[in-house]
Amino acid sequence: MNKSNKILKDSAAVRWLVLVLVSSLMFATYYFQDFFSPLRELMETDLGINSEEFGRVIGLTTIANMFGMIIIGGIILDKWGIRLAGLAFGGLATLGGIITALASMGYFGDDKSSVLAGLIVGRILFGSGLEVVCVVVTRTIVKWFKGYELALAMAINMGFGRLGSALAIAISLDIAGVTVSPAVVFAATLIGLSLIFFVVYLFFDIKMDKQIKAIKAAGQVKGEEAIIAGVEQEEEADEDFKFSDLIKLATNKSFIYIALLCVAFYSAVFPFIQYAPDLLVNKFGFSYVLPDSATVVAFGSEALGSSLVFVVIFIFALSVTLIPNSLKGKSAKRLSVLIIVGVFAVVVYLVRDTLGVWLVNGPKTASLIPLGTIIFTPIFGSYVDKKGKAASLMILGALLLIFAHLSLSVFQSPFLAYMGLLSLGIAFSLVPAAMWPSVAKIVAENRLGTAYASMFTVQNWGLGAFFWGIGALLYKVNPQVVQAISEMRESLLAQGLTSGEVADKIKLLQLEGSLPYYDYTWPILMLVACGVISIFLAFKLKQADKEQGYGLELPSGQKPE
Ligand SMILES: NCCCC[C@H](NC(=O)[C@@H](N)CCCCN)C(=O)O
Repeated sequence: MNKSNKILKDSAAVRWLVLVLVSSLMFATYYFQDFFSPLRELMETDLGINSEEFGRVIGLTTIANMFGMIIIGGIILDKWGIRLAGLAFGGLATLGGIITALASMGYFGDDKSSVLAGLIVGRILFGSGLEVVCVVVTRTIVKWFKGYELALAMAINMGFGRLGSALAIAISLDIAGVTVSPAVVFAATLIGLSLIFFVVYLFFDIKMDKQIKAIKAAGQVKGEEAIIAGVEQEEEADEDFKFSDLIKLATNKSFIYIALLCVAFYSAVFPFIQYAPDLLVNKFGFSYVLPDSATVVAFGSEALGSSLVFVVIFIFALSVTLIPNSLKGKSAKRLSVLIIVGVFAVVVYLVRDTLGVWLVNGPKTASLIPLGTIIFTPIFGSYVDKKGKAASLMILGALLLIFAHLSLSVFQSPFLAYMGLLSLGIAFSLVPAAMWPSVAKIVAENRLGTAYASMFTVQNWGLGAFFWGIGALLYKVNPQVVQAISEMRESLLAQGLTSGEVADKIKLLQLEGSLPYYDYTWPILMLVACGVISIFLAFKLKQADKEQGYGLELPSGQKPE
């Protein structure tokens, strides 16, 4: 390549800097999506928002996307381009964040209905920006990484989102303290900061576009340079949203199965994550506070032991997958696994007290689900690239999902709860790693934009229903708990206690056994149905692939004969 024809994306340092700048939007929006998760109980004790209302706040976040916002956003992105669309939808998400924060601070009124209405309006605006931001970021990564490390960049970008979710679940309650609003203000500030990072990115984007224009104007664009400089135009032509494409997709059996699988699978994962900390606290006796020796003692040594076994199994799974097969010979690999597990087991033993306290904390333990996927998704992704078996891995993922939700609903054992969380984490890595590249095999490249937009739209139908549905069912099957907590809250407030003190007192009363806990059996058992539907759809997908010959079971780049 002629040196004078080099453009910004040819510099690895600039490319990766761009990835960090735009992925910050992904980090912040995923954070904002999930930060309410550990605050479920605090919202009830601090703001009087019960589980059904909590479900409404979370569920309505997706409402605009359920009614075509992603498709509208895609069309706007095609017309306005990355810069304006990013600013518009990133700005919308930020505005939603600000309104949610102001509502939590009582800016629109202190009474429950004003707070609830403000939270809902804020979340609706945030949700309207969220998914389109995800599409804008993906398009930006394609613009900068096509011809370079595209798959890796996408996996790292997804990792930023997962890190946002994990941190949101792990630290929001610590930020909140005894009232909800500090956690909301912090989460909204993160989106604002990420929008500033996006504005910084715009300088690189403008500069590269100018370089491409100059190269073209100079008439120097030939051969390899033509491909590089023409990337943006090529992608814009490729990825334009067309309704005619939608009709073609809707008549493709394999696409229908994978789109429905996307709905069933994600409905059992993202909504579950919103309730996971509260489930662990209410059903398995985990704590909300950290460190609280009283809670740890109440939790019992059996659970502490199980949690440590959970960590060792996690490390074992990690080392088996991470140790490269290039270590020739099974015994060499086995020995390395043994050494790693042995060393970690000793470390785990030495830090058992701290670790034990962390692993009996609901939010911290639940945050391990998205955290684990940061490591596992790229590993499974590279397995799918090299060995194929995508449809079979989706069947396996759905099976693990069923095991996870059964062990978290019908059984009461903390050990099974840890195993359930582990298998949910593996399923949450396995299915996305196999699903998204499979879409690219089923759908022609020039219809991929339309395919993702329509899949995200139907996915949001499921998410909206289950975000709200879990909370609503929890409310329905626990009338006596709702009443007892609400009466206690009213009476403590009447005694002059602050909302923070009320929250603390209610927690204490639950620990002492004077106030009941929520029963999560039915709301989580309902998710087992999603797992069963997922397995059925994954089988149908495998069958359809045999008929239609997309090669989902083959390694990347290999076509069926
Ligand atoms: N290239 C497509 C990657 C999709 C990743 C996938 N994201 C979604 O499905 C979004 N529609 C949902 C965003 C909700 C954020 N909590 C993922 O697995 O995250």
